[in-house]
Amino acid sequence: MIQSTALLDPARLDRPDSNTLVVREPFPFMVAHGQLPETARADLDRDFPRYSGAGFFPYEPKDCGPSIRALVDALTSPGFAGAVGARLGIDDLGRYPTLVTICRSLNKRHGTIHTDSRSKIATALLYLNERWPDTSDGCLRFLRRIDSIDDLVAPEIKPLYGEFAVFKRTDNSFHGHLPYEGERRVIQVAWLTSEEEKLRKTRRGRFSRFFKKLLGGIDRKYGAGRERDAVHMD
Ligand SMILES: O=C(O)CCC(=O)C(=O)O
Ligand SMILES: [Fe+2]
Repeated sequence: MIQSTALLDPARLDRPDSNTLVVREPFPFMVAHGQLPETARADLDRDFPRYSGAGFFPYEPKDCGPSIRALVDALTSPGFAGAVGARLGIDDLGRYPTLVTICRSLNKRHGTIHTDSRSKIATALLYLNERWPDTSDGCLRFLRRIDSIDDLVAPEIKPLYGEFAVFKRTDNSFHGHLPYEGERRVIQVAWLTSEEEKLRKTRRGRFSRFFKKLLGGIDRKYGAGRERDAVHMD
């Protein structure tokens, strides 16, 4: 279906109802609401990939319908990167290669505190859930320290349709969420330091998709006992 409204538009970041929050300390990040048009809800819902396992998987166009493919194209466009980078103090973010990963569901292992790996310059998260239970579980938190999921830098982000968060990867870009199991739709874009890193990460992601398909049940059981303030590297 042809959209009359652009799926993504950097000008939306400046709209008053986006309540855009730009923070520079302790690390640069931005949070904005309502970044997806109401008119695209049904298409994006229908076209979202149906993975059999939990977690993030490398984006492959063949897994997605046309509106999700168009959204990924918009998210990875140099124009959008430039607009986001400018707000984070990153010069010409659009010059870096992008890696897109998509998540449809989680198990309780996910969301442990981490910074993201050094191969990333910045990471964006766009959420697409129609509804969210009245709980903090699964809500993204930017954190002041590696050892507490409760030391928040800004209000946590409910992963609802159109919620958007992006941050500059630094040695203290701590983030995570409380354990959650079930459907949780997210598109993640990482701007990477090099093409070699992209190749390496894509290969690893494909392997892990295969692995999760085989061992998803074990992964789920293992994750169920995760501690609240748990940490992971990378
Ligand atoms: O899904 C989220 O909200 C965050 C995911 C994340 O931090 C990651 O995959 O590195
Ligand atoms: Fe992360």
